[in-house]
Amino acid sequence: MSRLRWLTAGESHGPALVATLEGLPAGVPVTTELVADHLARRRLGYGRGARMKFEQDEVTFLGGVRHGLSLGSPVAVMVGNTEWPKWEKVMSADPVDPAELKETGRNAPLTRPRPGHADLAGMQKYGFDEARPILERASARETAARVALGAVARSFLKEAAGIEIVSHVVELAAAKAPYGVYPTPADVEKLDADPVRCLDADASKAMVAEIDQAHKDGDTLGGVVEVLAYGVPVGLGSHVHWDRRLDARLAAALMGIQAIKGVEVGDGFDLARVPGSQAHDEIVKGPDGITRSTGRAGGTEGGLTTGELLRVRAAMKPIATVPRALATVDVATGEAAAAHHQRSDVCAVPAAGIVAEAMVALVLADAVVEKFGGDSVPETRRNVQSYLDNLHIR
Ligand SMILES: Cc1cc2nc3c(=O)[nH]c(=O)nc-3n(C[C@H](O)[C@H](O)[C@H](O)COP(=O)(O)O)c2cc1C
Ligand SMILES: C=C(O[C@@H]1CC(C(=O)O)=C[C@@H](OP(=O)(O)O)[C@H]1O)C(=O)O
Repeated sequence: MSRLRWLTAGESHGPALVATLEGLPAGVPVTTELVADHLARRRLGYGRGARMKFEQDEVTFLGGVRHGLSLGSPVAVMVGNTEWPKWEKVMSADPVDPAELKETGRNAPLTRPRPGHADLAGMQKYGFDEARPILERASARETAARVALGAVARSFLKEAAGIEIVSHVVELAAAKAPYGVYPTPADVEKLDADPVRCLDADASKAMVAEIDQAHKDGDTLGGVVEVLAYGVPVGLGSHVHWDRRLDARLAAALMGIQAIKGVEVGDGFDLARVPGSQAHDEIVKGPDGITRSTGRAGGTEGGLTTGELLRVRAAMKPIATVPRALATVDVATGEAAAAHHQRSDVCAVPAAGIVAEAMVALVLADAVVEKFGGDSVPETRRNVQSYLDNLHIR
């Protein structure tokens, strides 16, 4: 079963997020700069709120890495919130004098829960009278910790198995990129330079226009991201049990991202609308051995990777903090009210794509360690190579 374990902790306006990754082989190239680069990619994207501009992610490794290489011990990384001094009282771990709290101007209890966020159900479940203790952890600020670990996981994947991960935005509200165009690792620089991380220039313009309009309307938007993994060997995951199926593991990991409400593997829901003769990837003899004529399945069959391009999509709902505030009930008075609102993202679909890359990287790294083992990168690499060299059907 799974061999990599990982956890995150920390609140949106707390001092820092922390993340640990256990089970990573030794010898994975990891630096503060590598993690910071991926965190910077997550902050980008047209439609993000002001917080992304004035806050920085401060990366510190606390364990598991020495002189640029993983040690085989648990990796612990901290992502500091540079805004912490402003929130020190509001988010203090220790009790705070109410007078001092009042001075911050951030002491008003948030009693008007936002539809679409975790506010109301969280308050009901955890016994709080206001939303702050819930929204702090529900916030997608936490995804910075996942992206930090994802940066480590993808370095392992590349070194040990030659796997590379790319994502792009394929839909944003009504704007759509042409179907079936798959960016490769060579396109990443271009994608990262695009305001919405879309490869198609016309679609990108239409997406930006959608965001501008939503901004003017006091509204928010969602969209769809696609993640592609190149170089994935045949045989990760397994058909033998539901929780070993790689498609299930990918779906859970993607659905676990804040605001993701739908996941597709390959052509996903479209496959339900066509007959079998048009739904599957026929097996053909190519110049380099057995291959497929199409990539509809997205690189998995029976919960196992097929060795073809791995392709998954995730649908993000519009941001819950709608400036034109939605109807709610003030839980302090029981009266109808407008949901609380503070500056927030209009659209975070490009950022969600970077988070989705991280989640796919963590699932694949787990599956690689599970299948190939190895306590060091050279050992895992040898195991991968030997397995591929000895495949009896090719
Ligand atoms: C990168 C990213 C940024 C987000 N930014 C915001 C935001 O600024 N405001 C907001 O209300 N929700 C934002 N969300 C979504 C909420 O975190 C999410 O809707 C909330 O935690 C409730 O969870 P659920 O939508 O999965 O049910 C963001 C999500 C992601 C992935
Ligand atoms: C801080 C990040 O995203 C935040 C995610 C988020 C939410 O509700 O999910 C709400 C916003 O924060 P605030 O509540 O301070 O307005 C976003 O800025 C981040 O991605 O680093």
